[in-house]
Amino acid sequence: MKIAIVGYGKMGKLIKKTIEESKDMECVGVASPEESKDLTDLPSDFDAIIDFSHPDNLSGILSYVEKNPKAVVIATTGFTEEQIRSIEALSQKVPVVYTANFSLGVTVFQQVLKQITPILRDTFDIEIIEKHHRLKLDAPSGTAKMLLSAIDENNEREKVYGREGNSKRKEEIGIHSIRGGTIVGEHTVLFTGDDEVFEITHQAHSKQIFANGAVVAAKFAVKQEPGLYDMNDVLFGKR
Ligand SMILES: NC(=O)C1=CN([C@@H]2O[C@H](COP(=O)(O)OP(=O)(O)OC[C@H]3O[C@@H](n4cnc5c(N)ncnc54)[C@H](OP(=O)(O)O)[C@@H]3O)[C@@H](O)[C@H]2O)C=CC1
Ligand SMILES: O=C(O)C1=N[C@H](C(=O)O)C[C@H](O)C1
Repeated sequence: MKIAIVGYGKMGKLIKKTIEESKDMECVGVASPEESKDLTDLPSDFDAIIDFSHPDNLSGILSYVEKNPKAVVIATTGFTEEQIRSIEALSQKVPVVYTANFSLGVTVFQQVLKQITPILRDTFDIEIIEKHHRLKLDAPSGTAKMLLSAIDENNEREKVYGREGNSKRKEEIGIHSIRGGTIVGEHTVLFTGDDEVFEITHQAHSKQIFANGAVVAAKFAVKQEPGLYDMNDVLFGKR
């Protein structure tokens, strides 16, 4: 299987290495702003695009795929609502796997939240805490937003980003972002009741888990009909 990579930062480089070390994959090239290369500069005989870059690169991916249909794996975070709608529109033409976190742990974390939140939400307060390395551009993390969607599927709760001088109200979910050093990625959902606390934490100890997941997602995507898929579809089958 042949892959074109978009973005040649920390993750783009790791994806390239992971593909080069695999027996059944090949990288046809990297579209990256630092080398002034876009997808049109690469050989066109590839099967899937893997994007770990920046939201500003989305328009280039969309216009390329419009003319050259390919499976697309989108890992980039920090998109606007409008950009997310354009990813949904793209998925009507080609298979798209889009997730803010390719790890098995976070994929299962979402399922657990969907099961336990209905039991706890009326009596426990809920807060999300995410920690990442100092170089991360977006906050809150894409994963924190994804966990929030699993907790508040119908978008009923008010969201408080950070907290300044107001007490916690029952109908709020607080989201807190911490940046420092080389933390790969840590996400905690804290359920606090009267006299008891229940929390779940996922820690990424290496970026390799994301690269491995994205490669598995690309192998899945090339076999699918057009549609929008996430990591639950990739690992556990389309619901
Ligand atoms: N879904 C998942 O599992 C994961 C997702 N991510 C996400 O992937 C993305 C990349 O992460 P990472 O590799 O660590 O980030 P890096 O900052 O190391 O790399 C980002 C890449 O995007 C390019 N870029 C930055 N700003 C712009 C811009 N304004 N326009 C076009 N291109 C730009 C950079 O080019 P230049 O060097 O020239 O700035 C670089 O090639 C992030 O959104 C991150 O949140 C990360 C890990 C896991
Ligand atoms: O930028 C990162 O590094 C990461 N970004 C993703 C996110 O925004 O959730 C996934 C992971 O936590 C690492």
